Amino acid sequence: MKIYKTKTYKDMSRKAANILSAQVILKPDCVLGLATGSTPIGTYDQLVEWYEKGDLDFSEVKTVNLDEYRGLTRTDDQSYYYFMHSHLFDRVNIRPENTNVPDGMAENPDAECARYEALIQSMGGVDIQLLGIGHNGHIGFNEPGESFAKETHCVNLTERTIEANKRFFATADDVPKQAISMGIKTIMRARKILLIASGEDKADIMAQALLGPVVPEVPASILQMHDDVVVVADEAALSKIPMQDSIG
Ligand SMILES: O=P(O)(O)OC[C@H]1O[C@](O)(CO)[C@@H](O)[C@@H]1O
Repeated sequence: MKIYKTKTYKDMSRKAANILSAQVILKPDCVLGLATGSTPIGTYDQLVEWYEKGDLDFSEVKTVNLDEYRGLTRTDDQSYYYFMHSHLFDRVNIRPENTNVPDGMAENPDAECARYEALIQSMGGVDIQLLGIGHNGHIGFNEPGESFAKETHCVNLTERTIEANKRFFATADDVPKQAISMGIKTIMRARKILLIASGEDKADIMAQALLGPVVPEVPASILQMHDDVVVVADEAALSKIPMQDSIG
C-alpha cells in the first residue's frame, strides 16, 4: 500500500486526478471504476480541467460506477447517475454508451445485480477503482458486517449512512433505504485501487481501515489485503496515522 499525504483537499484532488490520468494516458481504452460522494468532486473537476486544456482524451475510456440508490430515477438530481453526468460524463468526451451505473429503478434488483456483475467481467475487469470511505468504513455501499465475499448486490443502508447522506436531501425520510452496490469481492478484483479521503472527520476510520484488524465491521480494512492500493488523503484525514511523507 502506498500512502500520499497532501496538505489540502485541492492537493488530494490533483494527486488523485493525476493517478487516474496516468491510467487513461497509458491505456486509452481502460476501464475506470468510479465513485460518488463529496470527496471525488474535486478529482473530477481536475480531470475536466485537464481535458479542457487538451491534455486528456476520454473517447475510448469505459467506466463502471460503484453503486446507485434504489428507487431514484436517472433524472433525479440525487441519483448517482445524475451525479456522474453532471460532475464528469457531460463535461468530457466520454461516450455515454461507455459509461455504466447500476439501474436503481430495475424491477428485478437481483437480476440487475447479476447483469451488472457480468457486465464488469465482460469488460475485462476494472483497471483502477476509485473509492471514497464512509464514516463507518463503508466502501461503495458495503456496510459494516457484510461478507467480504459478496459481488454486486442489494444493500439495506444503515442509519449512520442515511444520517450522513441526508444533507443532500430535503429530509432524512427522503434518503433511499436501499442501494445496489458492487460487493467487496467485486471491488477487490480491480487491478488497482485508489482510496481518497479528506477531513478530520475521516481520521478515525482511516486509522482503523489502514492499521486496524481486517474485519467485516470495517469494510475498508479489506484493502490491506489488496496488492496494489494507493491512498491519497489530506493531512486531516491522516492525522491519526503516524507517518512523515507529505506532498502538495
Ligand atoms: O465522500 P463522502 O461524501 O464523505 O462519502 C463517503 C462515501 O459515502 C458514500 O457517499 C455513500 O454514502 C460513498 O459513495 C462514499 O464513498
